[in-house]
Amino acid sequence: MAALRTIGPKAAAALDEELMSTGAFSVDQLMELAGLSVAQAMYALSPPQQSPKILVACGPGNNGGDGLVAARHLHHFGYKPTMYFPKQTKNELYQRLRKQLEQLKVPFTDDFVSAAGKSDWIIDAIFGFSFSGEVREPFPAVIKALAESKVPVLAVDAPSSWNIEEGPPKEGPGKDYNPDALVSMTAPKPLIKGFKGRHFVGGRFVGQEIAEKYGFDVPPYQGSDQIVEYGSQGEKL
Ligand SMILES: NC(=O)C1=CN([C@@H]2O[C@H](COP(=O)(O)OP(=O)(O)OC[C@H]3O[C@@H](n4cnc5c(N)ncnc54)[C@H](OP(=O)(O)O)[C@@H]3O)[C@@H](O)[C@H]2O)[C@@H](O)CC1
Ligand SMILES: [K+]
Repeated sequence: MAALRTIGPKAAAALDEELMSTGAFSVDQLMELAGLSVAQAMYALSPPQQSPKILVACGPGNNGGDGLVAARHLHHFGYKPTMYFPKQTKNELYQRLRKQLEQLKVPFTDDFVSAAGKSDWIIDAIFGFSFSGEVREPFPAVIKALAESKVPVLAVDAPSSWNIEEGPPKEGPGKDYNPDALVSMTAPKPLIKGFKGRHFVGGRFVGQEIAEKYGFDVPPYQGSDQIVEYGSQGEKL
């Protein structure tokens, strides 16, 4: 079977818009399913008995929102997540997601580097398909720490700081950043051509008709699974 088709950043943003307009989804619904699939990918990589301490790094956009949702599910799965969420907006959805975590006594930290050293896994939910340009403050130091991390990293939708079309940057803090695992939302982005780790696809909310319209494939999800594992390039395992 041929490798999964990819979806570029413009088409991914258009799909998002369509799902939330004519598709009649709310952003909360999509983010809930996206975050649940991130938590399932984490579980497939390493269950809480093996790696209880997960540091979840969240950016200011919907990629960060997926991380906030994933952390709540991880808590319920038996993990002990810690949050790094340095750039918070007044957006009401993010405030609710944060409050839900606080009610579960999930801690928030300002010190990414020291929290990373105490973790078993890190989830990179900093930037997704809307990332562009050079990494701005306060994230360069975080991306550099991810690049140098000895703790394994699961990236959500994109390794943060990678060019969505081209893949790993040739310079800057993410130059040597190669996460151990990636969970692509809905469909892989073209950047997977530079990716070598374990690769999952999640975000189980698109039907065949929409997938055809945007030129990607609906993965063969099994039963109630929210993820399917592929080879690093989207090839069938
Ligand atoms: N249909 C799907 O598949 C669904 C996908 N979903 C998820 O949404 C993700 C896309 O989310 P998105 O569009 O909100 O943007 P995202 O990638 O989080 O980043 C944007 C933020 O980053 C920032 N920023 C950008 N460049 C920067 C730089 N150089 N340096 C520093 N900062 C920079 C910029 O912030 P600003 O600096 O403008 O304040 C902006 O706010 C997608 O990847 C998937 O994970 C699900 O939740 C729902 C269904
Ligand atoms: K990411």
